[in-house]
Amino acid sequence: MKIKVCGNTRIEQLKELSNLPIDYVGLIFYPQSPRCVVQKLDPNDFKQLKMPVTKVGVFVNASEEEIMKQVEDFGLEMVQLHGDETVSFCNKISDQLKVIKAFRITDSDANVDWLVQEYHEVCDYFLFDKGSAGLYGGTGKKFDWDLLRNSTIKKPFFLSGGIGKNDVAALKAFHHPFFYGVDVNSRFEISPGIKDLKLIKDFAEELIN
Ligand SMILES: O=C(O)c1ccccc1N[C@@H]1O[C@H](COP(=O)(O)O)[C@@H](O)[C@H]1O
Repeated sequence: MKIKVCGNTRIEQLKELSNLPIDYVGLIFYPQSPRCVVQKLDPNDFKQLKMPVTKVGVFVNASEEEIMKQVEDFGLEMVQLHGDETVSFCNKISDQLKVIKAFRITDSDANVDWLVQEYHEVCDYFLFDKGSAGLYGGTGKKFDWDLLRNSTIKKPFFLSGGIGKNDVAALKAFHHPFFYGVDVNSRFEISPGIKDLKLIKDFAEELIN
């Protein structure tokens, strides 16, 4: 199972994350997020950081120009589109680099297949997060994973939304042919953007062993 650690803002912490058994690190470029990395992290420091993990930028309804500028400045290898991006917008971005399309699931989303069906051809991964009024992500809350169990999704996907240290057993018990990884964020923080590295290490080791 792949592990993505999102919402990083400190170069020292990113260096330390390189030594943990994780696969992706995420930086958030959404100005309204308390984890927004702009002006907190020097783009060059991050770009020059050699890491054995994939560097992901998280955007919410940003323009193509804005995304590609940050991709260049920060040396991002992949983007996570976490807003209301259309199929054609995802297609345009995925012509240039790998895309994770995030879907925010609410209790009324009984048919997840319907929600994602048009996006299968225009991204590389799906990510499922909890939908919450007025917030695009980082809610610290879970959605009902049962909504995915019988879905016919055919794209590798990340589970996300409120995943914390006590969820290892539930994650190991969750099965779907395209379940690819987990994305963790606010449940592993000391404060927004400042990660608890010991908590992440213990979680990652328990999850992969
Ligand atoms: O973390 C944020 O502030 C954020 C803001 C806007 C879009 C996405 C954001 N984070 C993403 O939210 C999910 C779940 O986070 P949590 O575990 O519930 O805190 C995760 O995919 C982050 O990439």
